[in-house]
Amino acid sequence: MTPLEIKGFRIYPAALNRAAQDRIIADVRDVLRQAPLFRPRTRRGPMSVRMSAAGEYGWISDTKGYRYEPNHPDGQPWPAIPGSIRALWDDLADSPRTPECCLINWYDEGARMGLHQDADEQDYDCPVLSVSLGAEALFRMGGTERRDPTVSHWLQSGDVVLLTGPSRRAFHGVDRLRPGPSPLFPEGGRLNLTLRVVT
Ligand SMILES: O=C(O)CCC(=O)C(=O)O
Ligand SMILES: [Fe+2]
Repeated sequence: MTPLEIKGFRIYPAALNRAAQDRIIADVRDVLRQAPLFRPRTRRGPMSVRMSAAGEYGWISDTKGYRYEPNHPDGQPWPAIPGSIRALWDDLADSPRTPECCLINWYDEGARMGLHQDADEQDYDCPVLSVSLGAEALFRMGGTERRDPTVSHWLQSGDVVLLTGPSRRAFHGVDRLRPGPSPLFPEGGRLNLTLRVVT
């Protein structure tokens, strides 16, 4: 599979066919039965994206700040990363390490994610692998400085993005979703999964 490369971000269009997407969504629903979505709060207020996680660590944000934690806010350990998702890392990430976190981001139609760097992990040599499912999302990609120019690209359901090399520390965000139903989510909305090595 040859990726599209935009500002060092490696985009694998349609990496997942419909059957693979359905399988992953069924596995995510199982994870969410054990570790329900919650709405992280930051010092600037609640996020529009709801989150959960699988793996040894999940990403938590509250009024004390943000960090990785071994437990869901309800106190239970996170469920294991499903094999269907882990397989994508083995196929595409080209990393000797195994992912320790699968962050689950749920975007309702009006949700967005501001421009940020993924910077809470300890080993930036390990890539971040991101999977898009459901509604299309306008993904903004910049450089390693917040003021660097950005380029935007509509991510489709089944696309995989790899943040690797210089793009691993680059600013990125989701400006908006394409509203309306998608084949995966008739009610609208988007699921994004990111695999990361944390320690
Ligand atoms: O939803 C996306 O495509 C990006 C998610 C993201 O940047 C993150 O979880 O850090
Ligand atoms: Fe990110």
